[in-house]
Amino acid sequence: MDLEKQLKAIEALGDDHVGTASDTPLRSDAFDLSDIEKIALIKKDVHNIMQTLGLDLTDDSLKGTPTRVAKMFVQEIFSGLHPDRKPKASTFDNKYKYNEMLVEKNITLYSTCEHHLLPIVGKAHIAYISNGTVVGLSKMNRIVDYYAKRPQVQERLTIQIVKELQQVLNTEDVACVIDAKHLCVNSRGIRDIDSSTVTSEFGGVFKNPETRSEFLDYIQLTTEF
Ligand SMILES: Nc1nc2c(ncn2[C@@H]2O[C@H](COP(=O)(O)OP(=O)(O)OP(=O)(O)O)[C@@H](O)[C@H]2O)c(=O)[nH]1
Ligand SMILES: [Zn+2]
Repeated sequence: MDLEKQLKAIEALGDDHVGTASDTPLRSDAFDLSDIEKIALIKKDVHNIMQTLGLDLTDDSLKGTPTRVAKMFVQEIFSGLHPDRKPKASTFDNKYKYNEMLVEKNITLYSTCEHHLLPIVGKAHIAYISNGTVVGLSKMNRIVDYYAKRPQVQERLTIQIVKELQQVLNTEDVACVIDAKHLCVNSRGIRDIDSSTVTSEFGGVFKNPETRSEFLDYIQLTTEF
């Protein structure tokens, strides 16, 4: 990728650029390789890991694994590293004059812990109060999914979601709570299957205790259809 394209890609990240505290630490040459080139390199690396573990890579069941893992990293679970994949969040005028809080709750979240590369599985809950603009509901789920598809820590993921929606909706009044299980805690190490991690970020009026508790009350509602 030439320098101009690279700068544009970094610019497209908005606040989300290389080096800010809340952002995923990316090298400045992060977008130099194409997906195909990345898959070819990762395939060799996975092959080496399996080889080192003593696995027989000529076995029918194992021989495709390096390619499968490489494709899964680049095209699926880490695909949100590329700014080109950031969802376009269509916004509309708030012509309904809906001025209360909107909550999108129980958004399914699959991410990957950046310390162990093990799954993080949970739910994200988002709220905002319109400042004249509304966003398509599904775009909130898509924004969660985009930032989740990176090696992550839950704190950063929570902040990234809020910052993105604040930018899209042109308001500080956005909040996010995430409740998730980290398989690095549940299935290895301390092996505590029952614990989960809750993180939150409250922007604008959500810093106000009443607004915050209204949001927290909504996300505790049980939805059964
Ligand atoms: N703050 C934070 N920590 C996380 C997250 N995901 C995993 N971790 C923790 O990252 C820490 C990494 O600690 P290390 O001591 O380097 O790793 P480790 O030796 O494998 O630690 P154990 O899991 O305790 O066996 C662990 O305590 C993980 O539980 C996250 O989203 N946020
Ligand atoms: Zn971990």
